[in-house]
Amino acid sequence: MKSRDSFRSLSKKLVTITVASAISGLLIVGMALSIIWKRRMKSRGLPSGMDDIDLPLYDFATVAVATNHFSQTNKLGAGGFGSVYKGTLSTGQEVAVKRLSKNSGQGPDEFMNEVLLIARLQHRNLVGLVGCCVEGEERMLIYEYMPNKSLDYFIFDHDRSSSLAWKRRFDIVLGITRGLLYLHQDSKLQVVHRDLKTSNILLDADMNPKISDFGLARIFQGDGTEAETRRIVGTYGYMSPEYAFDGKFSVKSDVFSFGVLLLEIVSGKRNRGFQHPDHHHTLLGHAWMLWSEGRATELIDESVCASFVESQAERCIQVGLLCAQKFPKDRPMMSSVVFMLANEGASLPPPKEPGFFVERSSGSSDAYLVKEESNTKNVVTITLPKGR
Ligand SMILES: Nc1ncnc2c1ncn2[C@@H]1O[C@H](COP(=O)(O)OP(=O)(O)OP(=O)(O)O)[C@@H](O)[C@H]1O
Repeated sequence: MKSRDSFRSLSKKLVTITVASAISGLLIVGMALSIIWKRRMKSRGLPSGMDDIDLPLYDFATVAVATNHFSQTNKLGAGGFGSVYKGTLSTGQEVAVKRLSKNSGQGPDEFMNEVLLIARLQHRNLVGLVGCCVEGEERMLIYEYMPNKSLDYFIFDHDRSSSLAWKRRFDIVLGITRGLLYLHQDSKLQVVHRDLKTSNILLDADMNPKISDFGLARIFQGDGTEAETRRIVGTYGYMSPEYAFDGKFSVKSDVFSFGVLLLEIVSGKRNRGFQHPDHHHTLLGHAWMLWSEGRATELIDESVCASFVESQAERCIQVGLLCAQKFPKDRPMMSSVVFMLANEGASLPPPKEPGFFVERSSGSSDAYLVKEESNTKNVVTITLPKGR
């Protein structure tokens, strides 16, 4: 009996020793990796504090292999900040690599500081940052890959829009509001997106919306501090009047863009380039006119005519119009937007006239815009005159 007991206690001791040594082994490996990581960061002259963030730093060669050397077949598209490539990491994880244009005007420190801010933002309705790459002049952001492309791919296409029935659209709207609320109020930082639009809403495998490009407008700041406040990066059709004309931005300028986005989702029509046989209003002007005449439901996309819930769709239109009002002070905060959309019983105020009621004719010049650099995607960088 005694010998069996001592055998049991001996084997217990052995198990304890084995588990303890396994744990300490893991700890040692972890510490060694952390030291290697810190040394690597130091050798690249990156800012201190980075070691607190769990964001992998990839070297150029690894990203090149993952994207098949940035081949055309891997290219997902190009935007205002550079090209995006599909990649597969050695772990098998699929990623989207955003290779920023060389003229970002930022040193590695500034870039990393901005990336660290983005890395701190984590929400199920924001596209997750998997890592980054900073080497020589290369600046790359590595995101989770979103297999269902972006919202514009569905809602503005005659055939594909029918696959987005009303419930799915409404869920997408709610997801976007939650992501934006997080950026504006709920995260530790207050982030103004500055380029919210349908092509920046990506869709995951289950069609959940993920806001992308948040923080990129901050990263891509041009080359001088003076220009920073006067350089406006945005997209026609979504920019609020105060941002487009005076370079003033706040959470309320994002709310304006969200209003446009909401009306586009409900109507299946683009604000920019909207045409109607009877008038020259933008989609915003058209929606406001219909709402004022009690005909708001005429705005609803015919692709959802069999599936929409009238009270929800009308509520979306009214909230969209409240968000797109001309003056920032009249627009609701995102917390109110979430409340108004989620509560059927909440009474909504009547919206005032929206900003950009009438389409600017394409050839017209605007006294405020002295320099306008367009690229392929209607993204504009405007430099306002000094003294504005
Ligand atoms: N994480 C991602 N997963 C899958 N595709 C992506 C991802 N990020 C971007 N893309 C795709 O890459 C293309 C370019 O995206 P990018 O965000 O650079 O430009 P954009 O949103 O079209 O234009 P802009 O620069 O005006 O915002 C788009 O077709 C987009 O759908």
